[in-house]
Amino acid sequence: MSVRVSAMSVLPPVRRDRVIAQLPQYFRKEAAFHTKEDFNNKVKTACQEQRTGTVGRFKISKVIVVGDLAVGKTCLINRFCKDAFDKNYKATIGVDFEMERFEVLGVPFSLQLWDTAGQERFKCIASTYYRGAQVVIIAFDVNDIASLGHVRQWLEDALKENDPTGVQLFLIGTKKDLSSPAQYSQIEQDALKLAQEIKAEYWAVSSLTGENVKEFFFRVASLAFETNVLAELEKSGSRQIGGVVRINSTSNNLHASSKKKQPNCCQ
Ligand SMILES: Nc1nc2c(ncn2[C@@H]2O[C@H](COP(=O)(O)OP(=O)(O)OP(=O)(O)O)[C@@H](O)[C@H]2O)c(=O)[nH]1
Ligand SMILES: [Mg+2]
Repeated sequence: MSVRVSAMSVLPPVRRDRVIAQLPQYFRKEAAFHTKEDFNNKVKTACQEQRTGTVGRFKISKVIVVGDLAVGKTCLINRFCKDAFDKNYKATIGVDFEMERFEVLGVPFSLQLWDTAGQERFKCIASTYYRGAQVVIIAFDVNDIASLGHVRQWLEDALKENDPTGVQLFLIGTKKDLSSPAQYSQIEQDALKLAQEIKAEYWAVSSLTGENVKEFFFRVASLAFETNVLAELEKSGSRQIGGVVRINSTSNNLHASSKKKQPNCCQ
């Protein structure tokens, strides 16, 4: 038995409140990654037939949370992971991370949530951890229009370290509890417009009350999972047709191309 298998077998089961059986819905239709009501059929079938490849065995998706100082990145992660809220501001120095395990459509799936520093003086340390992110969450404070104005800069910094086509982007407005409905709806107009321009899914939350926090992370986990399984199916589809290994024209090593591919958990 390999070390990896024995290590996996001692993991406790996924918490009951981290089980996702249905696709959580978007927050605003105008700025959603997609508006389908259910998981992709191919993904559902693959999960039923346990054909999800590396997803469910080794796959951990890296999520980075970026945005101006004190917009509430740490509080957002703490509300979700620890169901806690601290009203005192303690700047994040560099980075922190939390691991969250889910079960999506019966398949184990983990998110590694990286909480990064917004303060300028810690940014250079934090940005070295941006690499390899599958999901980028850019946070702004719905009571601070300047923090929304800085979103593009955060996006640019995050994408410098990542393949822009492989990243799922979320724009999240924080501290919703502090704004009146009228103030909120005004900033939401701007946020939705920006989200559409940068192709991000938009959400607004409060870590103080917990409003939409769980819904948001469930949506992140589900969309990341769906994308990973689809990528996995595409990979195995191009590798194998009806059980016959296809040797594609770009392959210059027959032996290597017909060998079973090793799973790569760090893609
Ligand atoms: N009312 C209210 N206050 C919040 C909320 N989220 C965060 N705060 C407060 O905002 C301040 C900053 O929160 P943090 O989560 O530490 O901010 P951060 O984005 O992690 O800041 P850096 O680590 O410096 O980048 C703290 O005093 C929090 O209590 C919220 O949803 N509602
Ligand atoms: Mg912080």
